[in-house]
Amino acid sequence: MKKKILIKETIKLLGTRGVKYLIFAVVSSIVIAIIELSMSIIIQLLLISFGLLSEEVKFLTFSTPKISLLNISIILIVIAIIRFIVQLTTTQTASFLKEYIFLKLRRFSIYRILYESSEEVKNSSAINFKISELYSKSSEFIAFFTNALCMLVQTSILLCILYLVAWKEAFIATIGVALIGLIVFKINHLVAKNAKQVPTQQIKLNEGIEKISRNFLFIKLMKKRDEEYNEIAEALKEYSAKSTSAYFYSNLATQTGPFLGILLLVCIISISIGLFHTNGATLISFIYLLSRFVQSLSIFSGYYGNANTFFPQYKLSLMSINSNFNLATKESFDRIRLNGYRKSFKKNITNHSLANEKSEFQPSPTITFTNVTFAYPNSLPIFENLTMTFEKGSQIGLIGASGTGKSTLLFLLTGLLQPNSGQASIDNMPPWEYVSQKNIRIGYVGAEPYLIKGTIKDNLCYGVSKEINDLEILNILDKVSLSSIIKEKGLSYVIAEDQSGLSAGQKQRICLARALLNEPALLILDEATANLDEENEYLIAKILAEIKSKCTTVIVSHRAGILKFADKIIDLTSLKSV
Ligand SMILES: Nc1ncnc2c1ncn2[C@@H]1O[C@H](COP(=O)(O)OP(=O)(O)OP(=O)(O)O)[C@@H](O)[C@H]1O
Repeated sequence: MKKKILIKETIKLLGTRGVKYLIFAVVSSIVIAIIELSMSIIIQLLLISFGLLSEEVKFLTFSTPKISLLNISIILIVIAIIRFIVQLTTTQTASFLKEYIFLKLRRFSIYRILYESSEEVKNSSAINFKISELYSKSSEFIAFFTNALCMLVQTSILLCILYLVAWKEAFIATIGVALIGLIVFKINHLVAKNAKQVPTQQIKLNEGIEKISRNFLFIKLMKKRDEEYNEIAEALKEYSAKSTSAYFYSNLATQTGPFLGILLLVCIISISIGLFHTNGATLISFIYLLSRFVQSLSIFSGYYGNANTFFPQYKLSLMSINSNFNLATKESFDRIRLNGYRKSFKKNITNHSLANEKSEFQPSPTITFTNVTFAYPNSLPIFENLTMTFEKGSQIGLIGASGTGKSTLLFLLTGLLQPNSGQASIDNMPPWEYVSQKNIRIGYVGAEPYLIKGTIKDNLCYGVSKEINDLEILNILDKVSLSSIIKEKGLSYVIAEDQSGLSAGQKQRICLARALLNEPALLILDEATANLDEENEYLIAKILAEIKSKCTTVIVSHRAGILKFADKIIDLTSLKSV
């Protein structure tokens, strides 16, 4: 990523509010540098009031006046209060920016899953990787970056002040600091080299964990546990080793600064006394400022090293940001203060523009594919110049051998995938636009029953955007042969989080009942009757036949029963209607 793009994307990530806070922190650090200057003057005032300096002392071009110890104490207290406020502001702003960016990035992640139609965002391992690794470390980067920037500004101003106080000594200090900086920079290069490896290992780890948790039984039965364990353990070891190395070099860089700084201080004092014969009072102020300068420099190099450690994750995060970022992280949603949240999150959700609205009857749509060609990246095309129409109110069956593209066709039909060429449309709209319409009711039942934690009634009403009463619910449950279970358990039976207590077929029928209750204009069934016996499957086929004219139905199935009343069956193996 080029520097210019990096800066542009960083500003986009921070937003107006973030940039304002960053400027706020930088201004605070300028104040801290000025406070250091006043402290060096105070030291001279103290020396005069203790009688340790009898000669008339000049600081910069001003004569240093004699001030009573009481007045000096008052000035010191005032300076301490200002310093306390400004220092707290700087560090808290960095912490705030860290949390603010973490909030924005995580919100963006969730937004992408729910509102974007790309296949990439449906990969749970990739999403977990982003939230737990990329975004958390990116926000750490922001905190270290803010602190480093503040320290850099503070250090630069201190250097300018050093030149004002004693330019010859300051010049030697500059050369020394440049040499120290070069050494620290080299060490930081090693930080970056090691840190770059960390996200790669984390990806391996996430993928490995997802694989074993999904296929636990298979792995156990195949006696592959040792192999899988070793593979993940290796990724873990590499992750820790690279992280530890990055931290080591970062700490080394932090400690190298002050160590070499003290050596530099000794050199400057010797040269100043032996060669420049600088006035004692000026030298004391200079030494105080130089020690503050070296301390700031070492803190800066520490922050810089840590920022370097997290930079690879930050860069990857920036690359994941797209044009929807501002929409997903709207400023109005993010009113958090330096010390906490201002608005409740719940309110934001209900304000969201894509919330469901109650709506009345909608006409069933016509679906068209015009010269659609689609291939997954680096693969042969699955469809080439596919042209077909699913008439409104018709019932279409999609069959075909495994891997012939049934799911892919459904993804194209719902806008989850885009054709490489040609056009898919629903009622002359791009599919994603059609399915995103607030007032269009769509039914979808997949092979895996989607149930929420709640009662059977909650589940039946989930996503249903028309008014329904208990009578309608009982009627539809009767149609899908679920009356007996409702008699036994009741509509308020709570489905557990692990969905235990219901058979696979019962769960699938609840999902079918939910889809039918919504009176959809478009109904998509993807292997939705896989767990039903023939008798129940026939019952569902009959219900689907009844709603034909009101609803365009697309059914993907390996089973003939559910397709009994279909108007057209498309065999993707040969892509010919049968
Ligand atoms: N994300 C992907 N990247 C690359 N190739 C893919 C991807 N998803 C599917 N494929 C390939 O595209 C082809 C069609 O897959 P698809 O899942 O659409 O088939 P299907 O007919 O639904 O299969 P099944 O009946 O087994 O579910 C297959 O050869 C598959 O290997």
